Amino acid sequence: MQSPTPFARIGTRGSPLALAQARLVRQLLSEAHGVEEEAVAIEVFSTGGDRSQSENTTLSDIGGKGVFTKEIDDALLSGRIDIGVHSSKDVATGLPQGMSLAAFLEREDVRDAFLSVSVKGMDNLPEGARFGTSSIRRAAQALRLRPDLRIVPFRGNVHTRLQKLLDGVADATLLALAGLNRLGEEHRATAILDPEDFMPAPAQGAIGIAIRDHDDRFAEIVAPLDHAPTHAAITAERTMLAVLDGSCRTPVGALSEWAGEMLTLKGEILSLDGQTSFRAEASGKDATTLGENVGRELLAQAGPNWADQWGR
Ligand SMILES: NCc1[nH]cc(CCC(=O)O)c1CC(=O)O
Repeated sequence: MQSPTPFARIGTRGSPLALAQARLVRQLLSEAHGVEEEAVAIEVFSTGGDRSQSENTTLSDIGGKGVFTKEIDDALLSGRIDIGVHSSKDVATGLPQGMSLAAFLEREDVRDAFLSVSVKGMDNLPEGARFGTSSIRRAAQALRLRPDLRIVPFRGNVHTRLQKLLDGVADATLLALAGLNRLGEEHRATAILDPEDFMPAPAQGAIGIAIRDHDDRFAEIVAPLDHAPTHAAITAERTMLAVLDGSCRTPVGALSEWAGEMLTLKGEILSLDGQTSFRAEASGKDATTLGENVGRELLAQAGPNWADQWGR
């Protein structure tokens, strides 16, 4: 039987985490608009980032920008779907022409979790332990504290990485606590890291909703899902990243939080080996201005050629 025209068509990647996030958006849309969940279609797309899971490729090798979103962006722009649902930290700062991030769900826990089958935390890792991560930010932050660690590539979706850990591919790894929470796997974490040492990736823990520019109908449909404090914090962090021209070959951390009426933003850039890092912090009421200020301050501290010197 031909199903009736859906109320909305969501596009997502097919990983268990991406599907959990898309289902959450479907549930919230259904509640906000009094429509059946079945009336919200979920279309699954395989992205370049899903296809290239080979161990020795880093995300920067496969092109970085939009590698987890391109196929969904294309489907949105061509009208095949109405809404793209993403982990905001996977969304490049330079969005394709004609679409924008219209809403952000309330942010999950922003912190990184430490996972190991042999030890409790970073400090307990033996000399020269194998630290599994393909994130240059996590590698740099780990090496800052423990220059003796050996970084081993660690890609794949959350369950793949959990299995690799059980298989002994590495002695420890880091994962976003947000993803573990959404998958009901938070009990796998042996420690939760202090964001001062492990400043999260810009926009970590926030689900972002993309729609076509000038699509008034879907702008209205997604509006009730937007969490204004999260929206402002993510805007500050992504603006900072854009000022840094945040290539994913440069380790960057950011964390924006509300302190009463004021938005604060901390930012950090690191060398690949974690031995050099710069930090800036400011607060303000306008998220974009705040992001620009902290980004510029970091650039000023690091000097004009920082990205080249640091192996970009
Ligand atoms: N690039 C993978 C990715 N993208 C978003 C998350 C976690 C969920 C989130 O930050 O919202 C993860 C996995 C991880 O870093 O552990």
